Amino acid sequence: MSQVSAGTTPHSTQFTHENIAFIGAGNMTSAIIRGMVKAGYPANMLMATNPSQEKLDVLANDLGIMTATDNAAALDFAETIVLAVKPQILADMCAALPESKQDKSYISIAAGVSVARIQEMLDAPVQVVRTMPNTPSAIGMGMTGLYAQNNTSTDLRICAEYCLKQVGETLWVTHEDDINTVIAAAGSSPAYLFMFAEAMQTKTQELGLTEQDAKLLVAQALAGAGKMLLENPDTDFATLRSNVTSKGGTTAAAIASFHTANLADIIADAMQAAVDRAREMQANI
Ligand SMILES: NC(=O)C1=CN([C@@H]2O[C@H](COP(=O)(O)OP(=O)(O)OC[C@H]3O[C@@H](n4cnc5c(N)ncnc54)[C@H](O)[C@@H]3O)[C@@H](O)[C@H]2O)C=CC1
Ligand SMILES: O=C(O)[C@@H]1CCC=N1
Repeated sequence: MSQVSAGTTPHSTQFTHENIAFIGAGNMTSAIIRGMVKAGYPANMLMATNPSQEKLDVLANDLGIMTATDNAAALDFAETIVLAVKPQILADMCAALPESKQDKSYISIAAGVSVARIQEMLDAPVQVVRTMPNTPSAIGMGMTGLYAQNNTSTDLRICAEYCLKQVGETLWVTHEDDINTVIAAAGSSPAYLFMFAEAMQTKTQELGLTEQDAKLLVAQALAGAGKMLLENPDTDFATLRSNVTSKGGTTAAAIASFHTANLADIIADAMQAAVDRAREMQANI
């Protein structure tokens, strides 16, 4: 067991590496595990389980983590289990786990599944930290919201926060419903920006540039803008925008077009749709 610093967590400055098993080896598990191993987490202390061998082979070959096609192996391997299957199959997956599931601690990344519902699925008042990460975790640029009930152990909080901090920033929220806001603002939002990028790429190509050049222009501009947002924490986003916008110039023309199309309302509606869907899932899963 190696002792490592957990950085500026609100709960502790120390975390002892422990075995952690991820059930479900899809996009998010891959993103988080890749980030963790890249950040130095011992690969042999991480396990992923999945029904299909293919995804496991990729993770094992690339990273050297432990893998299994049987979820029971996850419970044999670790005291802390990350629930990383699709919300709709979580109940069946939990029901099929052996009895030792009731003695484990859980970190859930599932959207729209409450702590109380997870406890119900596992048929025991298990400890759960509910989290909402995002795919940029794969490159260490993740953003994860975390929520735990008051009676959740400090150890589990530290563990969850430590893992997610290895792959980006973390933010604890006070109320469970705030996790749904995290979904709208950070869990789902990379997709909004990719959609913005797709539309910009398409128009750039229509204007005559090659696909490769269009992708470079758009990706570098978005990455640069994102970095400026992060590196100027005391500057309003609106000020950064206005710094690009010369009076009577080209950006002003583009921004006016966005205003005419009510872009802010379109974005607000989309984020509300994400929150509404999360709440709906929470009521039905
Ligand atoms: N994709 C995203 O950006 C984010 C997803 N999430 C949440 O993460 C969870 C996983 O999402 P993704 O990784 O995108 O999905 P995914 O579909 O890529 O991964 C799920 C994996 O679970 C496996 N699986 C299916 N049945 C299983 C079983 N019985 N036992 C073990 N594994 C099983 C599937 O084969 C698949 O590899 C979901 O609950 C989602 O709400 C959370 C934040 C962001
Ligand atoms: O689309 C979803 O439901 C998940 C949660 C956040 C990102 N992907």
